[in-house]
Amino acid sequence: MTEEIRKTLRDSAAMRWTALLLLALAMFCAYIFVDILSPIKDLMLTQRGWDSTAFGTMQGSETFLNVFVFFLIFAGIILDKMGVRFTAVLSGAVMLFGALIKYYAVSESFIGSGMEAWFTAHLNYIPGFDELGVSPFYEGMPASAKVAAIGFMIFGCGTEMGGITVSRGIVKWFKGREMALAMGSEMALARLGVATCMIFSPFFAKLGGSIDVSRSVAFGVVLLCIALIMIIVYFFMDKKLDSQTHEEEEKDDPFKISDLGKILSSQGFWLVSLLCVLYYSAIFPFQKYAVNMLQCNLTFTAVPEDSFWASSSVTIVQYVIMIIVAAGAFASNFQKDKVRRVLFTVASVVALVVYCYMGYMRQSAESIFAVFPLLAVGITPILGNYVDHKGKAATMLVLGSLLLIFCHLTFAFILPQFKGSELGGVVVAYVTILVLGASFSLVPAALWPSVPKLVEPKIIGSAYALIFWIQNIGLWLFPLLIGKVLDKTNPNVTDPTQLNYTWPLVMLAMLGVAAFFIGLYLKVIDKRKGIGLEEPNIK
Ligand SMILES: NCCCC[C@H](N)C(=O)NCC(=O)O
Repeated sequence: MTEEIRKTLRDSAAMRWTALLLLALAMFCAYIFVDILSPIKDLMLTQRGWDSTAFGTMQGSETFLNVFVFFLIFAGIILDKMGVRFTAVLSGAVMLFGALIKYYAVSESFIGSGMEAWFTAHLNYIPGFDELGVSPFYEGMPASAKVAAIGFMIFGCGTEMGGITVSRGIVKWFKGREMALAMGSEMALARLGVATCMIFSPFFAKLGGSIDVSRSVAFGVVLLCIALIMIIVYFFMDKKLDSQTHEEEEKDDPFKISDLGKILSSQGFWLVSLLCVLYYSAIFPFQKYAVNMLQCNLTFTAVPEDSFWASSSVTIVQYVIMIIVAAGAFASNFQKDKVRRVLFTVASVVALVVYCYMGYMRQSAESIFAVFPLLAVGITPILGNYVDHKGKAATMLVLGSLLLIFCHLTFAFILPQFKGSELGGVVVAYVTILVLGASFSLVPAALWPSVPKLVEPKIIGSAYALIFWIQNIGLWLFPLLIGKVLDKTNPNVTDPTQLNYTWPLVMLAMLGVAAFFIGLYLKVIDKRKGIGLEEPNIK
């Protein structure tokens, strides 16, 4: 009887996993919006006149306020002062607000409006930022790209604040329980969000045979409304939990400026942060161009509009098969029985083959690239489990960086050799994307759980905020640089599907090389200082 009275919401597995599902689904929607324009870069040029520089500047703007106005640091302070549920609702509302502005910028009603005229004439020079060479706008940038960038900056504040808040929320509900698994599952769902975006953004832009890029953004906005509703439901669950535990919100890890000194004096912290910014700069910014890169390097035969493969229902079926791939791979992680585990894996692999075949038949770059996060959904929890029980995190970081170099160099030099060979090109693309997906499982699974080994437990929240901030510098800079390098190296190309991506890809491979050497150095430092990165988390 006494036992029953003491039970709180988080003691019930169903309740704590429901809380996780609400937060994870909200992040799933956020990750969809992050890349909502990425698979339709070509349409942004033909429909809104955004060249690669405008596209890249807009894409990089997501992290601008986080980096240059230090919003991420403020977000950490807000989270510490106001707690998980308030900050979660705030981040959901901020994301939605920013998304609405972005929607208006790319909508038909913006064209010819007074606002378009105003933004065409203004915001070409930002005092201070221009002098430092970090302005989010430039002379000649299309007005729609400027306003979309403003919306995306606001959205970016919400999404990064959401990222920190969700991690803290997971700790609150899962501390002492299945915490690593919960974090891995949340990340897996976020990866599925990226795949969803790759398939549905072009689907909505081209729905019904007419092209309207704002439909893709509207799809993202609707999802963010749903995300906000889920966060509000979470708010009430979280409040109920606090009333049961008679606890105030957990504020055991408040951010203090003095903590920064302790964190910044840790050599291990710097190495991990550098590796993080280098590695993620070669992944997230690449995601924003990958579909266009495939359009430019693969030879597609136009599928007739009235053919079976061009129909909307095939897109939906392909998406359902994608969910089967992801669910099968994810579920296989939890099967204790070996036979069942093998069955789930085989089902997932078969579904993946069917998915890939459909992508090839549809001659669709976006559905080819959508396999990228699928492997991560399946293997991130396995790798997380491996780090928990066997260790080898630093080795995994080195290996992940090596795979990254291999993939970007393959995209740069080997894939273009297959131009003209339809099947050959698609096979090389699928294999390289899947290997890149494996790299994208290795590094996050090893990197994030290594942070607690570098700093004292009480400053871990601040350490994560700082790593995110350093990471955001790269996420701001590299979409912009890729766009600029593309424009510079393709001066007379007007067809958005005929760009040469060699130099941007070499640049990303170089980031991998730098990450690789830092990973090797980290291994040396780990051994010398006994940080324990190669040790299992659970002994
Ligand atoms: N704003 C979209 C990117 C989120 C980046 C975030 N700071 C992060 O690193 N998340 C971890 C991950 O592996 O997705």
